[in-house]
Amino acid sequence: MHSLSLNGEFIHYQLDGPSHLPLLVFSNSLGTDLRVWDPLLPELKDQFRFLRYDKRGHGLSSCPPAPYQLDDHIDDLIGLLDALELSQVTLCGLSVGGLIAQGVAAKRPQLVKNLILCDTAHRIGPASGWDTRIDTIRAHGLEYIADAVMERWFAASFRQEKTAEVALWSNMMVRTPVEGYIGTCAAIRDADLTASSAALTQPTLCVVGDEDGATPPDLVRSTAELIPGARFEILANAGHLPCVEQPKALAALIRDFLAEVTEPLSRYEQGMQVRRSVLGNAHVDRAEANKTAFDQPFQSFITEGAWGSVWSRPTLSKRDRSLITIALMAALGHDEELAMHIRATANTGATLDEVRETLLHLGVYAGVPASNVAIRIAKETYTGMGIAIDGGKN
Ligand SMILES: O=C(O)CC1=CCC(=O)O1
Repeated sequence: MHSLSLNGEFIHYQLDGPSHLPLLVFSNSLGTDLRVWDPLLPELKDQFRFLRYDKRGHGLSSCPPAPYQLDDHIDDLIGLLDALELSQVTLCGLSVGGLIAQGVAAKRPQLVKNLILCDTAHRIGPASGWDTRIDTIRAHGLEYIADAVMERWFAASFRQEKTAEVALWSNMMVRTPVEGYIGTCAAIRDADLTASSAALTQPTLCVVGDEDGATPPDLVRSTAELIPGARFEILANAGHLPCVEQPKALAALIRDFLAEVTEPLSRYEQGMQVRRSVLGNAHVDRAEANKTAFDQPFQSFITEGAWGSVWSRPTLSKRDRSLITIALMAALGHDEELAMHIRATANTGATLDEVRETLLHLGVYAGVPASNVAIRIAKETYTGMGIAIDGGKN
């Protein structure tokens, strides 16, 4: 678990995925913590790494007394990005997280390369509604409003079919500290980003669920019309949390949008990305540091040819290519490369049992001596990696 002391509060955050991949930063909605992105992340994990955090008054972050200003939340996220030395990120905000995202993009434009605004607006009113909600929670607690909130969060069919899951999300909401929840209600009530969001320069995608009862499609459309050049999309069969209800469809929109606004990678850049994802940063950094004019053309050739062309192709997964490569290195007696590709299984997902079967298979087609040497090298390599070789099935 990681936290940073920012603006006098501890902010809990989580960074997932290999560092060579482009970064998506997420900011959560009212009454949710960073787990709200759990259903979405597996859909995007091959293309991105992720920074998630709990805003003040939510999740594991500290909870100062209410009320908060939107600027408190904005400054927390700016502090987090600065402390982690991150800039030019793609920032994805959900509901009040989308207000925070717009605020960060306006206040520190260099930090934000692209904006993804889910079920949010430049102003989420009316103020009287937030005052009523604050008074109701002060009088009766969060449980009292839970059913009404679930109706805004989730489409009718989801509520009917996924009763157990809805109960868990409701638990997350009602377990939010009351001070954190109403502190953030006050921040939403007082926020009006009309002027600053009209001046945003980042490519922006605005997404909304067709059954969103908190920030309905027309409201989100008005924000998309305000932000210069913003793209607007409606997701079918989703309420206020499409990352929970429609993670595949939302991931597809995010991928399409980022592909549209991102310069395509050169063959070399693509190769470097895949090479790092398979062999690991430490290995590639070492190879780069040892590179001289003598082997520079060869390094470019393998980066572009092997990694940027063949390993980058679809159809076979990295795990498939990993096992094929291990079989070939073993059959051809390339011991050093065999050990390197066994170490790479930590990144490709090929398991010890699968490598063992591959080397057994090798004995039939390449001969027992090749298999025998390869099994010895595999045992030495796994031991060097700190992996217990006796843990596999018999
Ligand atoms: O709780 C709701 O009604 C939904 C919501 C409004 C702002 C936010 O972040 O969530």
